[in-house]
Order: sequence, then C-alpha cells, then structure tokens
Amino acid sequence: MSNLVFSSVNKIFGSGSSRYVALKNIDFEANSGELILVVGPSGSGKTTFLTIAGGLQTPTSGNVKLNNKTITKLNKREQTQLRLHKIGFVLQSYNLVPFLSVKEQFDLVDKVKKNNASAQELDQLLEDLDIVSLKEKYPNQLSGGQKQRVAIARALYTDPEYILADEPTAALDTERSSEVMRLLKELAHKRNKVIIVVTHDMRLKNNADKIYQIIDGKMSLISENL
Ligand SMILES: Nc1ncnc2c1ncn2[C@@H]1O[C@H](COP(=O)(O)OP(=O)(O)OP(=O)(O)O)[C@@H](O)[C@H]1O
Repeated sequence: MSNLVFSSVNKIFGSGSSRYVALKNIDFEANSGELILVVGPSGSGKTTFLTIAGGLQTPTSGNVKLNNKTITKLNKREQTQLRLHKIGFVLQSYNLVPFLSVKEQFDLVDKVKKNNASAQELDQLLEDLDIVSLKEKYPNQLSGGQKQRVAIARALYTDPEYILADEPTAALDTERSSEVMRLLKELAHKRNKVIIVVTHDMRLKNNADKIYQIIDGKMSLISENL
C-alpha cells in the first residue's frame, strides 16, 4: 500500500523583505487507489506543493513521508532512486528531450530504468493518448497538446506507484482532457496508483476521489467521495 503524508509542512522562499511563505502548515494524505485533485488559483502554491511531494524541493519545516519514509532523511542517491522507481512526473514544461524523437524519449527511459512497460503496453498507451502517429516526430514538431500527451505517456511508461501531474490537461481540448482524466482514474482505481493532479481547471473536478483547495498557501479538503 502506497501512501504520501504531509504533516505541518511550510515552505518559505527568500528572506528579509523578499521572504515569501508559499505553503502554510499543510496537512495532506494520499493513498493507493485515489485520484486527488488539488485546485487553486495561479500563484497559490500548487506547483510548490507537488514538487515537495515528489522530493524535487525540500520543505522549510514539517515532515513529508512517502511509504512511511521521511523523504528529507534520505540521502541524495536514495532520493534519486525513489523518484526514478516510484514517481512519474508530468511537469508543466513537459521536459521532453529536444533532440530525441517521441519513440526515442521512451528508449531513453529504458537506458536509465529497467522493467518498464512492455512494447505491447507502450503501444496501448500511445493509442490511449492518440499519439501513435507521432512516434518519429521531434518535440519542436509537436503542438502543446501533443507534447503534453507524450509527457503523460512517458510518466506512465515506468509504471510508477505515484503519478504527480502539474496541469496535465492545460493544453488539451475538453474531449482530450476528459480522456486523460479517464485514463488517470482507471490507473488509480484498477491499478491502485496514487495520482495527484494539481490544476486550476475546474472541468476536472468530477473525476476526483478527493478535492483539496490551496489558497494563498493554505490547503483544505473541500470534497470527498466516500
Ligand atoms: N523558487 C522560488 N523563489 C521565490 N518564490 C517562489 C519560488 N517558487 C515559487 N515561488 C512563489 O511561491 C508562490 C507559489 O508558486 P507556485 O508556482 O507553487 O504557484 P502555482 O499555484 O503552481 O501557480 P501557477 O498556477 O501559476 O503555476 C508564488 O507566489 C511564487 O512566486
């Protein structure tokens, strides 16, 4: 059983007159089988929350536990291993490698991590995300929505326990956005993943098991389907 727990997490950037409290005393819990939406306006702290959840940034105070291990107590190597093996990130910048074709983006993953999806599963994933025809294309030949779907496929390819997605539907039309959310929901419910989607897109709210809201760095649970 996977779980992610934040206890009294604060994140402060800068100091003196440029001190900014981005996250205020956050308590949060996500378990296997849940698709969680974290909504909030621009600048409210969503990306900061997600990057701390995935160990890409450290909290200023408080505790973050992933599978009962405190992330900040792991050494650099252990943190890298954790991210590589357990977490699939979908970041706003897509993070595709510019000089690799879509197909090669997946080959690169194989070079750094073993036991990824089979060729057949990858074909299914590409089909689900409607990107089969883009295999030979390079990132600069793709639209924003196509890059976003390739980034989602790449995150799912490693079959991670956790999927942390930052505005994964921002560049997608309503139909594609529903399809992506359907896929994420299926992964959470049928394959017992922990899926956290941060967004300001309220179109997504019907798909979530729990919805948290962040406003000015403060988080509260606003809806739960029991
Ligand atoms: N490295 C940093 N240094 C200083 N301030 C930062 C840093 N990262 C984020 N912030 C500030 O923290 C606040 C929260 O930023 P964050 O990116 O988490 O918001 P967000 O809700 O994801 O916004 P958006 O929806 O626009 O992406 C913002 O006011 C931002 O300017």
